[in-house]
Amino acid sequence: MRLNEDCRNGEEKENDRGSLPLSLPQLKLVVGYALTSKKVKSFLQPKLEGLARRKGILFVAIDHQKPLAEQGPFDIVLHKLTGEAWGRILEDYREKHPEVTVLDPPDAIQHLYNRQSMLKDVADINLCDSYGKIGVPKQLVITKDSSAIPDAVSKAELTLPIVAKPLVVDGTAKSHELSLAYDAFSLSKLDPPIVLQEFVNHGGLLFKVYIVGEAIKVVRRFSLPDVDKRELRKNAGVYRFPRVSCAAASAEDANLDPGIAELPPRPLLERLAKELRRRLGLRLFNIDIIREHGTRDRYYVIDINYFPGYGKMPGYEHIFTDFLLSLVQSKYKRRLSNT
Ligand SMILES: Nc1ncnc2c1ncn2[C@@H]1O[C@H](COP(=O)(O)OP(=O)(O)OP(=O)(O)O)[C@@H](O)[C@H]1O
Ligand SMILES: O=P(O)(O)O[C@H]1[C@H](O)[C@@H](O)[C@H](OP(=O)(O)O)[C@@H](OP(=O)(O)O)[C@H]1O
Ligand SMILES: [Mg+2]
Ligand SMILES: [Mg+2]
Repeated sequence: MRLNEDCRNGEEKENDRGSLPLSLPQLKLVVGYALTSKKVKSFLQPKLEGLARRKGILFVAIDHQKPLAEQGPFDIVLHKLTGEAWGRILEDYREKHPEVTVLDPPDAIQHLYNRQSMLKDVADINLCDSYGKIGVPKQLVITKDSSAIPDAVSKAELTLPIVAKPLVVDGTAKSHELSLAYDAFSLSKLDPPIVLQEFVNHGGLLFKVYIVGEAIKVVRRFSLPDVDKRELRKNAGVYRFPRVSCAAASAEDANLDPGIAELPPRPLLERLAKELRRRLGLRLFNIDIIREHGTRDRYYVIDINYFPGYGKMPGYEHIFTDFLLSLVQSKYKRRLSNT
C-alpha cells in the first residue's frame, strides 16, 4: 500500500462510511485488474470507480502484452480470466510477490469451473440446524457415451425431470446452455461431459447470495417454474432453456406468495458462507439457492459462480470498496504489530 498524503483533497477527503480508521495515514491503494471487456463494462461502472477514487483506491488495467512483474506495483490483483497460461503467470507472480493479495488464487477458482467439484463442499458441509437444511440436488456425471445415459439414470435412481448442465464452466456461452429433460431416453441426445441434476420445484424463485469477503447480500431472481410430475409423460423430450436467473430484472418488486418470497434465514446463510469461504479458499463468489416448494426450510445449492455479476448487486460499490480497504488495513495492522 502506498502512503499518499495528498491523494484526497477538498470534498474527496470525506471518510466514506467510516471505512478508513482516522488513526491510519491516508492510503493509496492500487488494484490491478485482468478482466474480460464484458466484465470491465459490468463491474467497473463509473459509480464504483468514482467512490473508489474518493476512498483512495485506484483501478489499473493489467497490460497483457507486458510481463506482470514489470507492472504495478499493485497492492491487490483482481482477475477473472480463464486458461492455463494465465493461471501459471499468476501463480508465478504470487510466489515472487507474496505481499500482493491476488483475488483469488487460481487453483481455488478452478474448483468452481467444474459443476461436480463446485458442489462437493456444500454436500460435505451437510448443513442442518434449527434454521433449516442445505444440501445439493441428487446428481450424476456422464463423461462419455450418451447412449448409456438412460441406464445410468435408472441405476442412480434419479427422479425426473432432470436438468442437464455442461460439466465444465469455462466462461463460454455454451457452458451455460442447460436443458430440462422430461424423460431419460431423450438425454441420450445430449453431448457429454454433462452433469444430470434432479430438478427441484421451488416456486419459480431463486436466491442469489453474493459474497464479498465477509459481506453477504441476497437478492431474489426469477427462475424456472415448477413442473407438475403428472405432465411428464405428455411432454416427453429434452428442452433447452435460456439463462433465466441471469436477467438484469430482479424479482424484488414482484407480487409474490410470501411463502415463496421469504428470504432464507440470515444465520443459516452466514454459516454456509463462512464454511464455503474457508473450504473453497475464495472471497469473491455467489451461491444460487432454491427452497423446495411446499417446505419452509429445505434448501438446495444448485450453482456457485466465481466473481459473478457484482454490478447487479445493490450497493456493490460500497461493499466492494469497503472490502478492498479491509484487506490492506488488516495487512497494515499486521505489519505495524511486527515492527
Ligand atoms: N436442480 C435444479 N432444480 C431446479 N432448477 C434448477 C436446477 N438447476 C438449475 N436450475 C434452474 O436453471 C438455472 C440455471 O442453472 P445454473 O445456475 O446451474 O446455471 P448457470 O449457467 O451456471 O447459471 P449462472 O448464470 O448463474 O452462472 C437456475 O438459475 C435455475 O433457474
Ligand atoms: O451475477 P449472476 O446473475 O450470477 O450472473 C453472472 C454469472 O454467474 C457470471 O458467470 C457472469 O460472469 P462471466 O461472464 O465473467 O462468467 C456474470 O457476467 P457479468 O459480470 O457481465 O454480469 C453474470 O452473468
Ligand atoms: Mg446460476
Ligand atoms: Mg453458474
